[in-house]
Amino acid sequence: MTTDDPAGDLAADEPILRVRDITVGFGDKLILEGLDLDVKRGEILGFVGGSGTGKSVLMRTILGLNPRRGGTVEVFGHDLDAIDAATRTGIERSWGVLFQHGALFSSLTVLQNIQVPMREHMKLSQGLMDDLARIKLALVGLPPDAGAKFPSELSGGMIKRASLARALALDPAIVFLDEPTSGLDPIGAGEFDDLIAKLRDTLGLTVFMVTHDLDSLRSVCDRIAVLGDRKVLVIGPMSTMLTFDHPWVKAYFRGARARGATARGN
Ligand SMILES: Nc1ncnc2c1ncn2[C@@H]1O[C@H](COP(=O)(O)OP(=O)(O)OP(=O)(O)O)[C@@H](O)[C@H]1O
Repeated sequence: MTTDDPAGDLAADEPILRVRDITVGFGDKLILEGLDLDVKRGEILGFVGGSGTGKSVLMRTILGLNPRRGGTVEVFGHDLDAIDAATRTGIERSWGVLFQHGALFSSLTVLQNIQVPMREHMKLSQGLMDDLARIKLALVGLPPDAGAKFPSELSGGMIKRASLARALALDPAIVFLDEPTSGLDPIGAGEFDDLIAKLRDTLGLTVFMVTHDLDSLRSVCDRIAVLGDRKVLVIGPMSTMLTFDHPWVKAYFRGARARGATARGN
């Protein structure tokens, strides 16, 4: 694996992330069972499902933060169970994560937060890290003076952007976003969606996005995967969701809220 482009060894049509037969449980409660999922290079995949179905659990399992009882996770063509520590570190450098509530360190400024992954994975001078962090700040549309602020001094939308800047700190090939627009007003959410689409288009990012936001699913996601009954019920573009015959999928994509989103012009 090259460090410059960890996905470089993959054929263009091979999934950048391949999850097979994943089973995860806590105690006697099974959350995921025999789940398969592919994420294609350069796509924005929206991952939806009812509350508590296991969307965050799957994301954390892919990242190796939850134990699994079975199945395999391949990232950039590498089975995570069959790689040495150096390859694992290379892969971890190539994914960025935005956790559900931002998860910035409250005692660090925004610039210092963005530099946390740089300190962990690279040996750079403080001056260079400052320059790089300022570039990430601009990339996510935050003003330069936001860099010296602490998380408690930021609005919800700014926290999301700062968290995204930190997720982008190491120029990842894929980012995992857990409900990035939750808590934002519709305008802020729309602007964040536009930012994600712009980053995908300009940086060639692959995006795995857990979301409940129908507007996001309609406006930026190339494909949508629906989690239900402990596995992926259906995966495809919005047109597939609109014709899929399953009670939850029908209620979600063709119910009253969906019709409201359509009426708003999305
Ligand atoms: N570490 C854990 N130990 C025990 N149970 C857990 C753990 N992590 C998650 N769970 C349980 O797994 C289930 C799925 O949780 P998860 O957070 O993945 O749901 P979700 O689909 O992301 O929900 P939401 O949309 O509400 O955020 C829940 O019942 C949760 O309580």
